[in-house]
Amino acid sequence: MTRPIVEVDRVEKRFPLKDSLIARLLGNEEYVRAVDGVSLSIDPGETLALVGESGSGKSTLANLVTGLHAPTSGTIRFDGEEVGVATRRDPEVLADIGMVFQNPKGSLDPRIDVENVIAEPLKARGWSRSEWKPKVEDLVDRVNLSPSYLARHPHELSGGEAQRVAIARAIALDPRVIVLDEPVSALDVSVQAKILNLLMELQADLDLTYLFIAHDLNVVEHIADRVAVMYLGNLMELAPTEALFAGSTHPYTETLLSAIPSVDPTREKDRVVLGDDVPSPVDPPSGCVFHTRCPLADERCVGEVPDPVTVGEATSWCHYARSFADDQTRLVEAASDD
Ligand SMILES: Nc1ncnc2c1ncn2[C@@H]1O[C@H](COP(=O)(O)OP(=O)(O)OP(=O)(O)O)[C@@H](O)[C@H]1O
Repeated sequence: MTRPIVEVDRVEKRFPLKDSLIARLLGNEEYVRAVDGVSLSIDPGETLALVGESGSGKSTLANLVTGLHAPTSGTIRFDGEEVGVATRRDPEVLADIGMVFQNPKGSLDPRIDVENVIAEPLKARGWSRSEWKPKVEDLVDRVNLSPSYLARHPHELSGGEAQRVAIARAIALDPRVIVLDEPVSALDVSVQAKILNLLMELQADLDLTYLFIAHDLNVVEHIADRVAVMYLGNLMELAPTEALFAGSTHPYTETLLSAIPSVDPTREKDRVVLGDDVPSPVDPPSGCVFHTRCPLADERCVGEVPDPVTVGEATSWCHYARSFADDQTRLVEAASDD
């Protein structure tokens, strides 16, 4: 069995709401529970997608994996080694994980040309000009940009071109894992497909592992091997992409799937619309955190935190995952009764 390259074990991340000394002394300091006890692992060469609404904790979880945040509790292991405070600053560990962000232009320094943007991480590691120059030329070629782009500045690039540059920079130090935080959300649909294809090509050529964050499921269908669905800092469902699209095991996943516009009439789903009343992560609901919006919730969901349930290849944090997987029509009926 292959050992996972990333292991997230019962990780919590809480941010203090206000830095009030009095609240702290009185012991009633309030916290945002951004990530609330998540466990998952990523295998080498795999693409794991993290999806969920805004504020569900996706970026915080990604920042925990890259070491930008330290967990409040729980552990993160990279290639079997716990990513602790010391290793988090270790240049070797940092070089193993690359990052690509949503807004490509915003993530590139506007004052420097593409050649120097891509060379930045290499220079920071002490590469001389004669060492980094050929490497940068190879990187621009790898992301399918011609050498003429090297002299351009970020404002002279389209969104897709800027994202190619950001990807070239992210792979400069030959990382093993890349965290892609909404890498195509800011791009036109036709450009999105090209960037996704490029990412898949690079993954195959360079043996990369991806943690791919997206707020909707549409984008991840073709790139992800597995999908982790998050809601209010908790995992709702974790399943192979194909299995998830063939039939989800959690009412929350189903609402996300039903929101995808489909060009395939056999995939047409009745849209399940939830109210906007997402509870506060400062005081999340008891039991299943999704119960306040779930059209199928009952007393058990209010009172008991669901244990993970295995349904086929999926793991689901829903008391009724098995019966839900068998019959999702009840959700549509219950939602339209509301
Ligand atoms: N540094 C911080 N300090 C305080 N609260 C934070 C901090 N970072 C994130 N949060 C809160 O943690 C929760 C999870 O945020 P996070 O950005 O991880 O969600 P997300 O799913 O990535 O959302 P989005 O899709 O909008 O980026 C939110 O309630 C957010 O306001």
